[in-house]
Amino acid sequence: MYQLSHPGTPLKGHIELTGSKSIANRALIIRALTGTSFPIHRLAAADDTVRLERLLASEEEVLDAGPAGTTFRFLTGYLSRRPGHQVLTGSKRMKERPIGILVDALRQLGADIEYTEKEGYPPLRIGYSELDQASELTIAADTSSQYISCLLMLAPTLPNGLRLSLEGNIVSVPYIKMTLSLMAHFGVTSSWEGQTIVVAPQAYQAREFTVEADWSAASYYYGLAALAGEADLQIDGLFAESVQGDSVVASLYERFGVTTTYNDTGLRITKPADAAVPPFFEQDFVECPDIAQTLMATCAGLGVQGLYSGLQTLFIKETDRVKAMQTEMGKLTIALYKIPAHLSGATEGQQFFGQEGKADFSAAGTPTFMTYHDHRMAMALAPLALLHPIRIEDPEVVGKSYPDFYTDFAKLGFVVEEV
Ligand SMILES: O=C(O)C1=C[C@@H](OP(=O)(O)O)[C@@H](O)[C@H](O)C1
Ligand SMILES: C=C(OP(=O)(O)O)C(=O)O
Repeated sequence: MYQLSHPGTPLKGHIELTGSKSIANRALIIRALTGTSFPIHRLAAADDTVRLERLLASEEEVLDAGPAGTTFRFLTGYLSRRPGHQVLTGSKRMKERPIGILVDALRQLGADIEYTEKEGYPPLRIGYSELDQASELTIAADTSSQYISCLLMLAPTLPNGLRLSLEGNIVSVPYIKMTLSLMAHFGVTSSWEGQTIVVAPQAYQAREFTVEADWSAASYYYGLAALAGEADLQIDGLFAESVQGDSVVASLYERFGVTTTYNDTGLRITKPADAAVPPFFEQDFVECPDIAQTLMATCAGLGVQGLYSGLQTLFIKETDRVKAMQTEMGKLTIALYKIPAHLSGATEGQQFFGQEGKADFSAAGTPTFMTYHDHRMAMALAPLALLHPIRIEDPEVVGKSYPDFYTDFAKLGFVVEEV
């Protein structure tokens, strides 16, 4: 367990931010599909990326994707076209994260995939197939965009390309755009009209590639700035024209008086001492699910009332993130609750959550936060250490996306102790 505290000095510092695992994992899959080896610069240090790189090169009979969602989902498609049979498995939680929508779609293309334990869930036994049984598919788009990204990356290599119709409310749209944008970097064109994406058969071009720094990871520095009396942070590696939907975090934090200025090496996050705290924060997270916990923790620290929607994918991520935040923020007397549809006016498929309270550290002593095998539980709650010492159980969980997280926090004056 780690204890995090801060001496209360002004929040200033300089961080060289870690790379995006989402971008890195797409670049690795596309490189594997080209069958060549071009350089990928600043490949993310994230465990999920290291794991994907290792598994892509492995001929072992059983491949273990651990807790890595993109790694598992992207490999499900990739292995369907790789000669031989392999079993793709994952962590205990991965075996609870649904995969049926993707498996059904791949089977319609002709894939040889069997469930080795529970129908609809990992592990999978995957054999080689031409994937030439269909060139048009309809897929439910309301559960995870990763299924769609997996199919799109394969699409140009299929004998007849792919016409993919997305059904229902599309979640995590920026991640689908990220996939198409990386495919375009490697010379593959596509069109997206209404709910249909079309990719003709074509060859990926091997091209050098550099991975952007991770905007989801940047959210924790925005969270810090919002909680600080005054902040001035330089975060290197980020730029405004990003393929990452989580870059929206810069504009979300403007509502908390946090300003972003882009410069030659990245950006500067500042907050003046007299910034006003908003009374209320309303946000739909359907396009940026990974930063929802960060904003919840910020609102908790500042005592800002929250009204959230678009949290429907959080229930099937590394943990049930809404439940986990309810429990952990509850230790500071924060209430996070579902608002009944007749009170919120939610339409079909919509669900609103309310948040109330200001983090109260008087009852809990030094609160200990559980992380539930979810890197984002540790990282989203960590900024609260600016207000009061906190403890984080199973702190190494951050390795999934940001192994240097605590080293970087220490650069900003945080004291990180093993207790
Ligand atoms: O494609 C990606 O890189 C990701 C898509 C999102 O998942 P869902 O589409 O399942 O919401 C996101 O939460 C995840 O961290 C990374
Ligand atoms: C949900 C996440 O990852 P994945 O789905 O790839 O496991 C995440 O990093 O927040």
